[in-house]
Amino acid sequence: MALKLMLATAVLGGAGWTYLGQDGSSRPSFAQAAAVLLLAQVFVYHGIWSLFVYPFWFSPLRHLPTASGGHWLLGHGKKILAAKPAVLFREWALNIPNDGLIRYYWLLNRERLLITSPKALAEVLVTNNYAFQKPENVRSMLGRVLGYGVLLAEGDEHKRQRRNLMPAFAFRHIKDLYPVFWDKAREVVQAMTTECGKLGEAEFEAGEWASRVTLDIIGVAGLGRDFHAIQDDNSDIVQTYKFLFKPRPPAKFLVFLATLVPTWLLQRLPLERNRAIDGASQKIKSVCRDLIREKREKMMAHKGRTDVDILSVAIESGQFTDENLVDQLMTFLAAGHETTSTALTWAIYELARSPEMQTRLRNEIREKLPSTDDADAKITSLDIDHMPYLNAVCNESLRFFSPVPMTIREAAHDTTIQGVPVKKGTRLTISPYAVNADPKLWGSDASQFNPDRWISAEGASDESNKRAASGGAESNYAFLSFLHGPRSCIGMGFAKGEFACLLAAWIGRFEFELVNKEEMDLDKIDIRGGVTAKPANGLYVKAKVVPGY
Ligand code: HEM
Repeated sequence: MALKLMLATAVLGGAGWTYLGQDGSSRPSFAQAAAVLLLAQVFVYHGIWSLFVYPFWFSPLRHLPTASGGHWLLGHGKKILAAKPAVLFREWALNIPNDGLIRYYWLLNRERLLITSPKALAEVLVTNNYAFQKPENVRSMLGRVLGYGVLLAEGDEHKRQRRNLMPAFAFRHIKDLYPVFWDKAREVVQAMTTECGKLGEAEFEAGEWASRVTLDIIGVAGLGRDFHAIQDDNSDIVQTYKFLFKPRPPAKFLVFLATLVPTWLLQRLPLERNRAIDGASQKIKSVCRDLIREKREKMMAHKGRTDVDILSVAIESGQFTDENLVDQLMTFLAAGHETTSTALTWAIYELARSPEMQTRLRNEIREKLPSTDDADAKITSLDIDHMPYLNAVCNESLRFFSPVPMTIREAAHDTTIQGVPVKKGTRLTISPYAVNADPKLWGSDASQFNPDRWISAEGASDESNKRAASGGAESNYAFLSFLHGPRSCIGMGFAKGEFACLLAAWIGRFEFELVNKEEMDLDKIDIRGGVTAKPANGLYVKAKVVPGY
């Protein structure tokens, strides 16, 4: 019926347009006029249907609990972009009664699902994992900076890449990296101490030092190259990542455009931002190519692998072409340094707010670990394992601040979640920031920073030890900072060891307080991010050397 009406309008309109149109060469033929009118109608009707009719009256998801207060055209997208990352997801998960799925509207009223319950998360992340993929436009946006490595591969290709990279992340290998983590932790502490000068105190932007040391660590432990970022803040690679990871408010117009225009076109628009990102990406690629060439030469000279870094393991597997290795290296460089540096920044923030926790942690560190002045001291993974409060503070920081606050997936084909039909192309939001603070999973103090939830009392039963190991949460899916399943963070063990060593070295040496006391109130901090969420204007702390260690 609708089609007949459209055809009739096109025919009549086309005839009228041709008849009434001006004489001469500019007058359209009847067929051209009818075609233009038909297309215009399709465009308008499709717009009306998908914006105002389908999501509200026909969508199979319309019976799900739905967030209220959406804009008539921009859905909840406008609010989401204006708010701190993932804050609305946490609010909705807390306040909208649901069985694991909450519906909301993205820009142009595109429906999205927020996944909230362990059961729904288990389906999306584990049992039906490959049915939910990273959307194509997200892949192309991230791919420029992160490379098309294991993080962005899908399906069988992802399985293959992950299988071949896994040996580099096996615990027996990660534990050998603790001395590297500790050496770099010592180096950064020495450099910060030097900045403190004779007075023994200085003001730092904590995130900057965190970023420099984690870049160096992924360089040495991941790729076998020391970037010397701690010593040289001006080096090309430091500056490149500084630009790429600078937290910025989302470019709202571009985000809106991305809902209408294919990403390949968006990325070719002559915008300053596009040029800068392409330039940065070329620089990183060229560093990665050099690294691969050097490493291959070294391995050929020694007739085999001499180092334990990730790159050596990947080359040894023989499963990656050089161009694919470039992508993997880009992935590890970015995914492996920005995330841990964000975790360290937030831990320092929280400890600066809580002097008692900071002192308690310092006491444990000074009792159990050698001073960072001791150049010969080595530490092992066991030394770190035997520090309950250090591990508790690290786990609680990762839970509470979740460096990656949200991620997104798209149904690759028609499927279901908890029996609810989900059509191909439907987008899902998974928010560690929301799930990690859900009182249904964590109890009534979910929204408080409490490291003790990760510690069991001395002589406690096996059952209570087990509970403390998961922070008191009963479900595996309560702690989502590294996700779960085949797409979980491959670098989790690496990150946890690195984070613990860095935090121990920093707190062992310095006492931190916030420069701006107003920031004691977390709500006063503007938080922004792309993949990770961190203080938009940096975290300025006063660091004082604590003598006697
Ligand atoms: C505190 C630090 C870290 C956090 C919170 C973190 C978090 C995450 C999360 C949430 C994902 C899943 C992203 C998604 O699928 O949407 C992920 C994936 C990944 N992470 Fe991490 N990460 C951290 C450190 C690291 C480190 C140190 C490395 C490398 C040495 C690393 C390498 C990766 C890779 C390669 C993936 C992709 C895995 C796959 O898709 O199979 N991450 N990470």
